[in-house]
Amino acid sequence: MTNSASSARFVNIGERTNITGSARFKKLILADDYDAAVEVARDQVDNGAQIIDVNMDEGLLDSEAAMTRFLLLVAAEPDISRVPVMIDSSKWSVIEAGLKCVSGKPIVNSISMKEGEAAFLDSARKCMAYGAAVVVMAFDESGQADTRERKVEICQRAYKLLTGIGFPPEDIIFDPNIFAVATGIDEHRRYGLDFIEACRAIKASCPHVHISGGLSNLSFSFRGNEPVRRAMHSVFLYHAIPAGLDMAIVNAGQLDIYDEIDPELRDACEDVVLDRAPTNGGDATENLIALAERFRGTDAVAEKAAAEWRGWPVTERLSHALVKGLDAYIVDDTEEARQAVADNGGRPIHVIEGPLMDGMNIVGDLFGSGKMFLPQVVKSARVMKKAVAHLLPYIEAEKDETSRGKGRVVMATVKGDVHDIGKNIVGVVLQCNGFEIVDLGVMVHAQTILDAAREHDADMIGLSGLITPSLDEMVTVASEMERGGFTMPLLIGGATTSKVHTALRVDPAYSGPVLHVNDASRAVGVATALVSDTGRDAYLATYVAEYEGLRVARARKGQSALVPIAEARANGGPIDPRLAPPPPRAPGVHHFDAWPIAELIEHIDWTPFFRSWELAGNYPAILQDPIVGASARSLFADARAMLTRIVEEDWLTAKGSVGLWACRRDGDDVVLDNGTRLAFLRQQVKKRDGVPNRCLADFILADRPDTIGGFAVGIHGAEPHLARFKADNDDYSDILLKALADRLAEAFAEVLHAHVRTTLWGYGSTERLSNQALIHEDYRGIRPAPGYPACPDHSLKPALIDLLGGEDATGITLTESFAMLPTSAVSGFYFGHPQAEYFGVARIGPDQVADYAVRRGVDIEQAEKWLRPNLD
Ligand SMILES: C[S@@+](CC[C@H](N)C(=O)[O-])C[C@H]1O[C@@H](n2cnc3c(N)ncnc32)[C@H](O)[C@@H]1O
Repeated sequence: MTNSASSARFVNIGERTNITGSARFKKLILADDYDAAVEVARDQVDNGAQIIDVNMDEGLLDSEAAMTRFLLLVAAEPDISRVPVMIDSSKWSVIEAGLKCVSGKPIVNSISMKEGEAAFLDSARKCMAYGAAVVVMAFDESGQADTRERKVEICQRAYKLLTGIGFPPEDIIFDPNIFAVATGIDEHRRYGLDFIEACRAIKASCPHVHISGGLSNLSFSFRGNEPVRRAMHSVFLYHAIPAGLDMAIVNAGQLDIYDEIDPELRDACEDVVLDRAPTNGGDATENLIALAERFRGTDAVAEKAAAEWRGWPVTERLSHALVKGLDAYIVDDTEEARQAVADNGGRPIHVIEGPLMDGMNIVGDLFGSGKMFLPQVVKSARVMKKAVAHLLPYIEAEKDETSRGKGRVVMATVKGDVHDIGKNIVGVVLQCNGFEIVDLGVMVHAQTILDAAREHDADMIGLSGLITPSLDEMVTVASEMERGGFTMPLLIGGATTSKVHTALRVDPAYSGPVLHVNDASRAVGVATALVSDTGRDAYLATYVAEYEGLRVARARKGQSALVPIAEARANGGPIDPRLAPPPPRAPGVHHFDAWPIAELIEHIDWTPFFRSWELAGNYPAILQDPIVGASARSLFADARAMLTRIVEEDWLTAKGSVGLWACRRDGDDVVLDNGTRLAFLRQQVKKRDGVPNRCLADFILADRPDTIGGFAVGIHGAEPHLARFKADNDDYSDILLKALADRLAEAFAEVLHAHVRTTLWGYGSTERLSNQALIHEDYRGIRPAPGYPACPDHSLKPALIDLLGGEDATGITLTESFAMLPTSAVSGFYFGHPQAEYFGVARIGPDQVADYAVRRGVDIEQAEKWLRPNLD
């Protein structure tokens, strides 16, 4: 098991004869099959158990009688009774029944000070009368000991009490509680280390005692993953035994030799058990969770199953590879299928139309019925693409017509927008379901989209966009389709799009069908209905009715009342000037050319990552979710593996700029000492009494100098890797890298904001926040981003980038719609006043638009274009 010298004296306590821990033993006892139950005890001793723990605590059982009967049977078997018995029960009557049947030296498991000193000493005296050794749990009147200090303190107190009544110290076995580590909960991180350190301190201060523990608790978070559990147990023992652990309840047959554990897994287990920072960065728990998936299948059974499918007929192998997303053999198998088809007079296209499509249909059905999730579907699509790529030269050599599949969809992210994760996911899912996708990429002009739709004789167009200016651009595409006499359906999707916007703005611009489809899981159903000869009309009729209903409801509902801008300003919420932040320690602009990516990884907020793959749930709980957990774990493992490569192979660079400037408030503007005027918008919806009409400028002082900050961060360098993935038909890695780069940009914004608060500005120099608190933004100050509800106008970005030194200095360029490049970028303003908070500007009136146009020095049409989402 372990290679340390002291392990020679280590005692394994067999755990399989415990009715509360072993389903098999319980079944045998409840079925009155004591002969088989005795064999369980024999197996354990044969497997190396040096003590056997026997527990009969079961509500349906006469536990005293069961304990007596079992121990008497065991006592009659010399090769079992040569090892001591640990009588395990929470009831003294059961323990006493057991004590009466044991011939050698018994061990009682357990007594504690849970019910006070008197009860504890009473049990101890009874044990002493039987000559029994006792396991003493580190448990007192206020509960189980979890920290090192509590473990040591309780054991020392128990030691004093026991030796005080003459209890032989060598018969005391302390159990200082092994608890689960790697649970994702911060308070559990030190559980392994605290146990080990407590062993050392207890041994030093309580002469002659022994120490024991229940090992399986340690790895509870990895239940179902035996290879990882075994490795964690071995690693734990490797460190705990030299510290003083003498024995542990453990399945002796299930421990690995420390030196034979895969070094990567061993290091990851060690980081978790010893609460160490991993050498490659990241978080110990997350590393192990990520790695765990790779080792999950390394059991003999899994290996056998993995090898078995290679012996199946080729069509079944193709189907299996598609459903499981396995691409290792896909080219070989596709070639074998091609040759088999050719031998039977068939053509290469038949491999696609036959076994490959059959496999993808299974994937489609599993996805449609909620048994498979997006990340797996995208992996399956990767396998399909590789198979098709292998066949394509043969198909072209035959000058065969490539199938247009179920239908042909032209897809694009609209002009001015650079975001395409959602579009790519939808494209992949549609492809999996037999659609042919013509993907025009990002920043595509309306005319290019229309031309491509004509050229490819498309069945429908799909538009995507993330930022609010894209909403207008979609209306432009719809109007152009109308002008061009198009009739094909137009699909609308993307984070800021909505059914209401589609019904109110896009649909009226185009007389053909317009449908809002916001998630990939719905896209297949919609596209399939649209190409169906029989179902299409009825399907579209429901949309027409629904959108008409939305328009009528909106017209009837009216809009919330607005107050004149002057009145809104008079109702601005005053801030307490005494709480204004001090001037910055390091005013001016600061550039960070390469913030360490490894540090950013530690601060990733993972929940939005899973959401981008349409996996619902919060991290880390999502990893254990009964429905999406397996999918989330596998995705997470792939993400962690890619992050390791990103760091080790230096794929990405995190570049960021910060500025801190002296300023004053002038009405709803913030005027910087260098003359730059930042115009903010004010809420105009009528508020209840006592509720202010907010504007970001309110958080800056008007009558004395104050400070405003700005920042822009970007993750650079993804392009060559994305190009490589595309060339390799690997959409999965393409989407994964984009999603990770987005996460790193958000993490960078968070880390840089902390650096500003604690150091550059310094108003939060004493701040000490956990990662979780950072992610919850539990700190003083805010960083509103242009395009977000408190400052919805994206057109503030050029001024912000200029203030930070321009495009060259920041590395960030803007499109005509003010989307940032690189795509994974975040920018915003810093406000340091403790009363500063996020809010939404919502709808504003024409009086504010006119006023804003003057403040920005543009005409009203321009201002209306910028502020469009806040005008309806
Ligand atoms: C989009 S989330 C990003 C953080 C999240 N932890 C992540 O990794 O995705 C939060 C950020 O959005 C911006 N934000 C949120 N609500 C806002 C509002 N009402 N007005 C302006 N900006 C807002 C702020 O920049 C805030 O820091």
